[in-house]
Amino acid sequence: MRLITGTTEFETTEATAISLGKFEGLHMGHQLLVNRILKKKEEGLKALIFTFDFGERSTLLLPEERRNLLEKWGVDYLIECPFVESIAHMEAEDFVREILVKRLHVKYLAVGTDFHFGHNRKGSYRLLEDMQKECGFQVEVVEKACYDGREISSTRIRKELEQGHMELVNQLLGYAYSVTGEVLYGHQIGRTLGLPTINQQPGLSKLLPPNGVYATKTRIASEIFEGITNIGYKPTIGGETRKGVETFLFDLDRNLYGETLTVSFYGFERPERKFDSLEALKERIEKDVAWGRKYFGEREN
Ligand SMILES: Cc1cc2nc3c(=O)[nH]c(=O)nc-3n(C[C@H](O)[C@H](O)[C@H](O)COP(=O)(O)O)c2cc1C
Ligand SMILES: Nc1ncnc2c1ncn2[C@@H]1O[C@H](COP(=O)(O)OP(=O)(O)O)[C@@H](O)[C@H]1O
Repeated sequence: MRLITGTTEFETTEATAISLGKFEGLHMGHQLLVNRILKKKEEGLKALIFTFDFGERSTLLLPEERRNLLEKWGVDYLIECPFVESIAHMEAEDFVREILVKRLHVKYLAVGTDFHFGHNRKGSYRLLEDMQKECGFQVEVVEKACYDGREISSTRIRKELEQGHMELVNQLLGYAYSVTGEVLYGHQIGRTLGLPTINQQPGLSKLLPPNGVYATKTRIASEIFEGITNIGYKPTIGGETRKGVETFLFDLDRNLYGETLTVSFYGFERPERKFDSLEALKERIEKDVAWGRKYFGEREN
């Protein structure tokens, strides 16, 4: 995938199938759009995602994660266009002619029903429909994807994430909510409790579910390991100023320091608490382990 970021000077040499939008979370609804443009690769078009970079400070996906997913799905170009005045103030029609047609050679556009663009957000799918013949592209308007009778949106997903409803979050996303980070050194108390734990700190703008214990799967190279993860500040030990993600893998004994691993969240068990002693904490974590094994055992996934 070709990534074009941090510049408004972009163009393609090939004809393209484009989808535009914020794509916050790349959820099931977004995936309908992405799939439309990927389908057009069969007709020789390059699949291009055009998104504005607003420098968001709390996101479901970090820029790096979004890039990785789009690349994995087969997108050819990702444009992360800085939201600067020269672009933000373009009239919608000019944006279509100057950018989509002249610079990106658009032949096919997939947009959602609520997509708006251009100065004062005046452009909508209707304008694109009106211009398609003259400009030589085809527009497809894609209805919002629904789950349980309600539209899927990043706002809905954020609300569910805030409540730790990971099963639902994962259904709405169409993939498991994950955190990626290097394995850091902790206090090295874990191993003395017989529970070595991977310590990670995701990027500061990554949204996390509530502090507490979750059933998780961790990818190490091409293998997946089940485990349980605590999100929080380890109040029993104290002294942590930054929220951490800490995982015990059920069936592994391996030095993982320095590796970059991805932990995916499934079920929520309990909130993080302060225990009176390390012994009490250890007893509780042993129960957490039993809960985690049962969680995956019952689901066979
Ligand atoms: C499944 C799990 C649950 C945890 N729950 C809590 C908790 O409720 N309260 C707390 O203070 N620490 C909790 N911890 C963090 C422990 O304090 C920490 O793993 C242990 O002290 C080892 O820390 P270290 O990796 O820095 O050596 C939990 C850790 C795990 C893996
Ligand atoms: N089953 C396991 N789950 C998690 N980490 C493991 C496991 N087996 C070995 N390790 C290793 O042990 C380290 C954690 O040991 P721990 O005593 O908790 O130290 P730290 O406080 O530095 O995290 C991990 O970073 C990893 O390299």
